[in-house]
Amino acid sequence: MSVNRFPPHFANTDHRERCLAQLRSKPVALEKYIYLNGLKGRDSNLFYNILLENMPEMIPILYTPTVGDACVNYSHIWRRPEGLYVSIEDKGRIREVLSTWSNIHDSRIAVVTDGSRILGLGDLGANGLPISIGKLDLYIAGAGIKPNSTVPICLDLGTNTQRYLDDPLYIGIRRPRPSVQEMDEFMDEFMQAMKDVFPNLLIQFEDFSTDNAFRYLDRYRHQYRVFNDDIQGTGSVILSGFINAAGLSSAASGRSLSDHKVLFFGAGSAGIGVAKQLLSFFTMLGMSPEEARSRIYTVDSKGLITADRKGLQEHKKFFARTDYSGPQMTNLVDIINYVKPTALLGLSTLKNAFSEGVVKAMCAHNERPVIFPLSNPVHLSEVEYQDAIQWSNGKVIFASGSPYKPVTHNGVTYEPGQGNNMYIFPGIGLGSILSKARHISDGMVEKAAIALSSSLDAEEQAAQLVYPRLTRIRDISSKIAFAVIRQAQKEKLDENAYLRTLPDADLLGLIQDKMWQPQMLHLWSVPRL
Ligand SMILES: O=C([O-])CC(=O)C(=O)O
Ligand SMILES: [Mg+2]
Repeated sequence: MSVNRFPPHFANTDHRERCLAQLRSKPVALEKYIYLNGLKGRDSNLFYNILLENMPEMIPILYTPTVGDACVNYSHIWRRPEGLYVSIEDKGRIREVLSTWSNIHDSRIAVVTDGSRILGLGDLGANGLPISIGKLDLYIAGAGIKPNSTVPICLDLGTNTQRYLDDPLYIGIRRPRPSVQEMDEFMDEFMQAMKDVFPNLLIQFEDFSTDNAFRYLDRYRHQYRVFNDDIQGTGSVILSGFINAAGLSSAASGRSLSDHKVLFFGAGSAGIGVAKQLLSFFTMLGMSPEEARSRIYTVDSKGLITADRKGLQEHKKFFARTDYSGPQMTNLVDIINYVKPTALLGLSTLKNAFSEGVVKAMCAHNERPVIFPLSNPVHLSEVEYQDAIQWSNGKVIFASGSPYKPVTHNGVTYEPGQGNNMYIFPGIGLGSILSKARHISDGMVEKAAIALSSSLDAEEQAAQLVYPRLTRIRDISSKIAFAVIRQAQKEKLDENAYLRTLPDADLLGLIQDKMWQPQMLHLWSVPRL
């Protein structure tokens, strides 16, 4: 008799409920992550089925914030190989290493990190793989990409984090990160090898340190099918939320949309990427590029970024102010009182940087201030939702990078937005894959943002949300993919000529039909042994 015989009446129970009960019994978020990861290994159909049915509960475990804990501790919770590692020692034979992947023929999308800036958690080295896995789970759940067409990749290039180098269980190579030249040589070989081995693949760069994020996006975006989630994905999702937030704020104040001014607190890859994307909010209103740029102010750890500052990093120069030349302004409340922004966006990873004084200063200048603390994971958020609601007396228009729960204040319940690139990258990826776009253009990213901002249904608009509800992510992703495909066609970047022949309704139908659905075989027809 087989020891694998199912209990005879097992099929009369709903195994999904059993899994959820086990999940909910774990008191610690990281244990929930480990449980779900094990479930995925045992039965991926079941795992994705449960994920699709319970997104608001499961996404914060598989993705930010808990995926951050998983990364920090990955060397200690590691159980089985679940992605592709390419090491700096593989230089010269990267093609061979990539060729070991089992599903080369089916592969359509890779998320590639070098672990050097995971969320706001810094250099986690080879522990960064779970971020690639988490992003790909969202592709699968949110855009119906087939699980076996996803390739999570972590580049193991060393780490400058001493506690990992000293950790006997650390799974990465024990060396400091390479010089710029060594890394460039590695990346050039890696990108070419990716194209040779996976000719149909879209690459999403994830959580590279700021300078490298910009450098490699510029270096490869016109040569390969690649985009950077932290620069373009975050930029696009915030543009989208800002379009809706600015509308709500202007409706309350009676001020015109063209009166908006945005203050960015944090000027890393995400901060500057978002700021550049927000330019199109203003140019869409008919402003010149120069006028649009004048609506944006940036602040880093040294204060308001001005053009006369010595040794300013290259990526900070674009928004450096030329119209302020007084003493260096460092205090955020002083900066707010000087700029009088309508919106304050945080991408600083400085917990609680938006103090009561900051929120109140924003309220002094605005009927309904837009405040987006976007740093991830949640423990690095610039302000907690509860505090923002209380200090603004419910007036704030809020979106954070990681999830918050609704808050009740003076008998009214307020719902936060989650301005996370998870709303956008699945749709950009799906649209790019289906259209076989050669490159991901700025136009495609912008159209994705507009599609997201206009995807709110009547109930979501009535609730004054800035983003749609996550439970509708597949519907939203299909609309984003549609907009991305049409823009790729307009720019003649698409290689799938068939899609050009389809009327809009048929194209939308095709996108929805292509979405993968988990099968439920194990649940409904348990083998009687
Ligand atoms: O992963 C997330 O939640 C958003 C993101 O890309 C980051 O913070 O780097
Ligand atoms: Mg990221």
